[in-house]
Amino acid sequence: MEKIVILTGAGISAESGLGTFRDAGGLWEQHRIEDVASPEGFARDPALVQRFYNARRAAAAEATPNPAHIALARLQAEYPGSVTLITQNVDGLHEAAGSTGVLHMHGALSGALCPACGHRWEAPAEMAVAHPCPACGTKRARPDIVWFGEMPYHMDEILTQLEACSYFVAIGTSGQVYPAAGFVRQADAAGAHTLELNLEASAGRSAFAEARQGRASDLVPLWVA
Ligand SMILES: CC(C)NC(=O)[C@H](Cc1c[nH]c2ccccc12)NC(=O)[C@H](CCCC/N=C(/NCCC(=O)O)S[C@H]1O[C@H](COP(=O)(O)OP(=O)(O)OC[C@H]2O[C@@H](n3cnc4c(N)ncnc43)[C@H](O)[C@@H]2O)[C@@H](O)[C@H]1O)NC(=O)OCc1ccccc1
Repeated sequence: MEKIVILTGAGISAESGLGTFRDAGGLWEQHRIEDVASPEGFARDPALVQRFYNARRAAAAEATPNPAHIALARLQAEYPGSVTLITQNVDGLHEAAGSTGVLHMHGALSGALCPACGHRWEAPAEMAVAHPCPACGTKRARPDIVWFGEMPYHMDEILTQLEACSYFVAIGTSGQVYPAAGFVRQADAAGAHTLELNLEASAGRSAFAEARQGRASDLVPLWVA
């Protein structure tokens, strides 16, 4: 039985109305993404960073999954235990489409984290600048998102699945951010067939055995079928 590992990026949610990083030219309100998605940025200007994630949380709440998300949920249901779904995205569209056990390696907009005591809880729609932690009362709570310079989540599980996979597919990702951009080489080293499904050739295109260009909502249902 194939052991399939799937990595998704912002491109799979583009047709659900959630802009990609590249669409914005890597900017938000004229701020470099690295400046609003980093611990340094949060220390420097927590109001700006909370506004950034409150806006994205509001947009994600309005968005609905598209045929690409739905096709992956169907694949998981058809082959229980054979599909590992890793996402760089912080929206909840994979789960909204019915996917389970999604590895959010960069966290999720639905989570809040206290940097003082490590407590995690469901994020409210709007987080305040000095947001109090319900466990320790410290007023420095942040979105439970992995920022630049921080260690991604679920790396042990991800590396285990990459070493055991026979088929690796990257969907809607530009292959510019590590360690996610290196997964294709780890899968290839494990002997897996590697496939890129993307609107344009990604920065890692040369590492893939196969690539199909187009919109995720067309390519993914065709690939799953
Ligand atoms: C900029 C880059 C050079 N910097 C990094 O990679 C850094 C530093 C670094 C580490 N190792 C390196 C090695 C070399 C160089 C640099 C580094 N990495 C880190 O800091 C990482 C942490 C990075 C995570 C940061 N947080 C994010 N997200 C959460 C926040 C938030 O969301 O706000 S990253 C964020 O940006 C990335 C954006 O990329 P994509 O999702 O691919 O989106 P993009 O817009 O770029 O592209 C969209 C693609 O879709 C396509 N598309 C568009 N529409 C469609 C469509 N309709 N259909 C199909 N495709 C479509 C487009 O053509 C395009 O190709 C995603 O990962 C996303 O999650 N942490 C770390 O390294 O910790 C230590 C460590 C690690 C491992 C082990 C030990 C220690």
